[in-house]
Amino acid sequence: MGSKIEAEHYDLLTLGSGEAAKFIAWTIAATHGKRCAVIERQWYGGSCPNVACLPSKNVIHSAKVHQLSSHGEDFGIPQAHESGRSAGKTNMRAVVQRKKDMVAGLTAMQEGGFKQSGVGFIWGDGKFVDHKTIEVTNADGQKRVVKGDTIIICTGSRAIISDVPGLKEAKPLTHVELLELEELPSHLIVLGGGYVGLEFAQAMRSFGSAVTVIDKHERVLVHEDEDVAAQLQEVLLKEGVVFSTSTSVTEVSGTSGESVTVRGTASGEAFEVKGSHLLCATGRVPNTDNIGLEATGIKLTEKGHVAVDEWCRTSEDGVFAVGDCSGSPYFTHIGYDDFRIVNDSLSGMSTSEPRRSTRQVPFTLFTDPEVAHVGLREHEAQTKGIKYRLAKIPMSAFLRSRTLGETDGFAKALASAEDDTILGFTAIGPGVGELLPVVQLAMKKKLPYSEIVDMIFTHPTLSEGLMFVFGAVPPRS
Ligand SMILES: Cc1cc2nc3c(=O)[nH]c(=O)nc-3n(C[C@H](O)[C@H](O)[C@H](O)COP(=O)(O)OP(=O)(O)OC[C@H]3O[C@@H](n4cnc5c(N)ncnc54)[C@H](O)[C@@H]3O)c2cc1C
Ligand SMILES: NC(=O)c1ccc[n+]([C@@H]2O[C@H](COP(=O)([O-])OP(=O)(O)OC[C@H]3O[C@@H](n4cnc5c(N)ncnc54)[C@H](O)[C@@H]3O)[C@@H](O)[C@H]2O)c1
Repeated sequence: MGSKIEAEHYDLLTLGSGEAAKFIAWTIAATHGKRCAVIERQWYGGSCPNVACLPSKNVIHSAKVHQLSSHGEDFGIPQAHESGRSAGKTNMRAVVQRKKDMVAGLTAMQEGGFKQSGVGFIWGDGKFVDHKTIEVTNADGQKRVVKGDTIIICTGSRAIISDVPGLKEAKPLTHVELLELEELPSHLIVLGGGYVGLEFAQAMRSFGSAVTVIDKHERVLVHEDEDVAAQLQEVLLKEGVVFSTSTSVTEVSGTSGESVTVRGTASGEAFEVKGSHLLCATGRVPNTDNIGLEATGIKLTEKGHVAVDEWCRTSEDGVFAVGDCSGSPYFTHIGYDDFRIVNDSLSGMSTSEPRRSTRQVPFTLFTDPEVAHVGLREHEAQTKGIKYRLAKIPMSAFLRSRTLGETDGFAKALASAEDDTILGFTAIGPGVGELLPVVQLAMKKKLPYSEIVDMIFTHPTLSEGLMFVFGAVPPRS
């Protein structure tokens, strides 16, 4: 080992304090009385409460409130300004402050979790220098070396900023900087029509920015069924978001925050758009390149994730990897499930049963309307040759959507052609993320879809509509 500093010993160490890591450390300290610590360079409790899920949803809610208030005349409320979207009128400072207040509360909550559990918090940048040995450099450049009998790697991922000429020099925003922006972009160009791109595109449009979304694929949300992506794109188009799909960006000039121009080709034709700000939302890379893995026997996959098995175990005994850096689907709730897997393993409950590859991966895209999904998508069933029965009903059949005046969207369910189990479910509509657990439970327990049809739902809740969509599944032939 290169370092001459004597290593401090822990029973369990985590590199990164994200979702899975903090729950593993808290639980192992509390239930097994072990000496545990997390190493973290930036944020108490990882990115979700600080710069990702929760702050973005806080800002998205502010955008919804802003949008509803700009339509106050629909509710008989006199408007101080012209109706419709009020470019330049949103007080972004207040929006950011509201978000900061929430984050401060969450930080206090995380700090409390560490204090209560007795888990040590080691601030600094961690790097493996030997097997199960990590050197931590703090902000003042001071180093300490720590060793763990068990190590959990949970270093997360970061936004990709590709090598397109001029892109890095343009100092584009990522979600991290966008969430701190106290000025309203006059024209935000969003590179990437995926989760991050669409959630922020709609929010910023609601605040009053002109927004252009650029995607290299022929449509946004390329992994979703075509009807789902088309429905959401239609809503956003109506709200004034401009799309340029099938677009290959070849050059960026200028500086985000001042003036920025993106050039390339769109469906083979020359393309150019000029805006005030540029957001990069073209996917994420795992933070595994600068953590000294070469000093260990820990292997990476081709995509740069830490290679793990069904129980989050790496190629080195006693070292686990969890969350985004391990290639688990990039969602906080999946990070939480990685915690459960490792906790079971550390509690001696590991079996030969697969865990990571067999779990449900539900998700909600927090646009307005939301997109919620679990299980098999229709196009996946078709590609895999899986026979299914389809039920699809408009969101307007969910009577709750009528009371909200938000009837855009639909719900569709895939039932097996062989038996009455549910293969998949997707909905696009107001708050449809809340519909998932009922369907998930039925799927997990392999219940026939008729169990949902036969339930008594309160009226008029959105979940009442589940009765109608599953009631529309055609009978088996
Ligand atoms: C804008 C945005 C919105 C999102 N919204 C949602 C959502 O609504 N729902 C959802 O489920 N998912 C959402 N996600 C995805 C979700 O945020 C991630 O999947 C999740 O946070 C990943 O957790 P993690 O523990 O793997 O990594 P992280 O939470 O990123 O934790 C990794 C931690 O490791 C630290 N670290 C890294 N390297 C080192 C090192 N060398 N030394 C010390 N510390 C280190 C980092 O500082 C970080 O705190 C969103 C993502 C983004 C970008
Ligand atoms: N609500 C949620 O749960 C939520 C919200 C935000 C993020 N996330 C997670 O974070 C992950 C990352 O989100 P993301 O939006 O950064 O990635 P993404 O993979 O969801 O979308 C990236 C988009 O960028 C496009 N793209 C890629 N390279 C491009 C290029 N050079 N030019 C133009 N377009 C390009 C892709 O076609 C794709 O549509 C998601 O996959 C998701 O797991 C979840």
